[in-house]
Amino acid sequence: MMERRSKALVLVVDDELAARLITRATLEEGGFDVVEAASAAQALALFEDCHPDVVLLDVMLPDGDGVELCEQLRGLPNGRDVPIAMVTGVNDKESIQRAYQSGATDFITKPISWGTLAHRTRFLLRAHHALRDLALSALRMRLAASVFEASNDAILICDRHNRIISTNPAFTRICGHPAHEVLGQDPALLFADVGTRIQYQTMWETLLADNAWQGEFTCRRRNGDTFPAWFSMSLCRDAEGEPEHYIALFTDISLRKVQEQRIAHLAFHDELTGLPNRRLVADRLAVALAQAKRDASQGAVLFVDIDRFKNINDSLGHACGDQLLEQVALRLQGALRGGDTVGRMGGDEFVLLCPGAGHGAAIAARAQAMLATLAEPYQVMGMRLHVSASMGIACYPDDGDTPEVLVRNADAAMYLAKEQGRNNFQFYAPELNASILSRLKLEMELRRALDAGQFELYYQPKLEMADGRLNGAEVLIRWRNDAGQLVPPNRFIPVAEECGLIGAIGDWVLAETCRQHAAWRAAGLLVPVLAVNVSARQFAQPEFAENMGRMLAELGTAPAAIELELTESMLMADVRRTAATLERLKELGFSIAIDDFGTGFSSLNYLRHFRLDVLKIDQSFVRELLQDRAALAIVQSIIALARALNLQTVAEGVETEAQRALLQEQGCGAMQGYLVARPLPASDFAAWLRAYNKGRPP
Ligand SMILES: Nc1nc2c(ncn2[C@@H]2O[C@@H]3COP(=O)(O)O[C@H]4[C@@H](O)[C@H](n5cnc6c(=O)[nH]c(N)nc65)O[C@@H]4COP(=O)(O)O[C@H]3[C@H]2O)c(=O)[nH]1
Repeated sequence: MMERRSKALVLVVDDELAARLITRATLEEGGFDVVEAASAAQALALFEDCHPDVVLLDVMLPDGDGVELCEQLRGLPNGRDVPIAMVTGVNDKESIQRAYQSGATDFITKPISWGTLAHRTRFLLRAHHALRDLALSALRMRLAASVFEASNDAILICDRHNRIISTNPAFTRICGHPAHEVLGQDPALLFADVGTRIQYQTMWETLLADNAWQGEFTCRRRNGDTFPAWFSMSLCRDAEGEPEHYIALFTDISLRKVQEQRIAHLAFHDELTGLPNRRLVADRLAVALAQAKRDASQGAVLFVDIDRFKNINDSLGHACGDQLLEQVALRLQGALRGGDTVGRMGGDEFVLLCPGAGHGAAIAARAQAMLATLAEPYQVMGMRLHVSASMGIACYPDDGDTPEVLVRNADAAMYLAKEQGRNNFQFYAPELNASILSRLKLEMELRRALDAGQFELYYQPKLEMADGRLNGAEVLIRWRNDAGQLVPPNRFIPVAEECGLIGAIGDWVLAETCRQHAAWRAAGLLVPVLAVNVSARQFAQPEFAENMGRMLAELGTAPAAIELELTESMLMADVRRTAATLERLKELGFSIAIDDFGTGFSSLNYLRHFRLDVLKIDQSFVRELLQDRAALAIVQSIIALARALNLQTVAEGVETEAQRALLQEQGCGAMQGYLVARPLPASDFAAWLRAYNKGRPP
């Protein structure tokens, strides 16, 4: 970068010393700095060194022609823009002609008028600067014009009297008006409705106060259509500060508005059916509750759930399920009365909100009619589907005074309707207390869990006390519920037993255990005997032993690979049958353990007649072992009993080294518990096994 000079620098090129001296003196006197060159070569070198602001160049040079030098200077990177004046003889027309052709800016004739030389040079410089500024502003104008022309936003310029003086192509594209139609007009012709008048006035006030305004107007196109537009207005003032031009930039925001509306709609509506969603239902319910409070009226919330919807989804596909839901939504909408709302809560659940629904009998009649409508056959993807629904009803204000409580209670009543055999409605009753409801709900979820593959198996190793050999592993079920939480078996096995699901769950556990066993074996792992828990209801099946044998044969697993854990109470229910079943199981090759031994009421006498292999000492005794002498005494007698009956003993829930040492001292055969390992998911158990088999129990 060149430093800014305080004086302009003139390069004087002349071979005559006297001429150079006078020129220098004259120019310095006139306020210039001067550098001199006596030849073309010197001039070129100096030019590149000093970057002069003006060059005065004599046509005749000893080592060449001044015109050629001019051409050479113009070819240099910083030589294109420097004013060059050729000094020629007064009649040397040919030189003047050549000088202009070579790019000279001006010429000065000899004899030089010394009195005006400095002025002439200054003028040359000023003219040159003016030309440069002009070129620059022309460039800016061209850029501005192309922005104006190419802009996607409409641009409208008005004069100080607010008459349109210019529009761009985007204006015509957006509004449909050719420029000539609107020139001289008031831009108010664009604004569509009367409602915008106040806004129009506010816009003017702001524009005049702040010189700028932004906002939305509804505009009208030439064909009469209206559209929302976003405006950015600015006001340009003249030197006196008076308004000179108004500039409006605007763009059609119809699309953006549609998208905004769609987003707003989606926030409160279900995308599939277009019905209000959970949030909007809660909102409407809050309004209805407030209204009911004011006029002491009663209303109802009906919770509707399609029966066995999951089967339809799974067997016929989601597209089919979606179409069914759309039709259900239509039927529910058809059943509405003025002021009612129907919303979709998600999945196959709908809620009807009926303010002022009246007394119980009236609601019941409506519910019945609705169920009948929903049970009419559906035509979905060329199929005729028969579907029913279950409905729970909560009335307000009696059954709740907040949207959450009412919906929850209607939902609970719906579970009762499912429990009552589906395709019916039930009213919420306070007797449906929390524990019954949560049990009903658990049962429903449990039914779904099996189909949804939400069960997982964990494996907990058992070790021999004496030498730490691997004695086996217990298979323990876990349920990963909809919320992704692991539910322990004590929470759901009793419910599964009561509702009869335990059979299917037990079959799944056995099949999954066998599948995993085979997979581990195929992967080269040494798998110990896997102990599977059997529930009372499974064991009570008439053909339990035969069924187990058949299932294992089908699954391709040898019964010797499986131990069955039964509880004392199961065995004692029907002693004769138990003896026969155990006999058959042993014949088939299973080994048998009694789980939680010591907690039931075994008749020790009968125990003798049962074919058993293992007594598992319940973890409650192990826990108390070190503190409670009675617990120690029970453990001692279980071990003695086992020894007398020739059974192995496995202590459950061994957590500490002290417990282990005492149990070993008492002669307990094996142990299971956190001291060895916690129950592990299949992959972790495989890793544990690998490490164990390498002789490094982790
Ligand atoms: N505090 C403590 N606990 C320990 C320790 N070591 C193991 N446990 C836990 O003790 C329970 C032992 O299983 P269980 O007596 O057969 O008792 C089992 C069994 O009766 C039943 N169960 C588990 N899986 C199945 C299954 O597949 N079918 C059936 N029918 N019942 C199952 O659920 C019961 C509970 O199982 P889990 O919750 O897995 O609880 C397991 C296990 O996680 C320890 O050192 N300290």
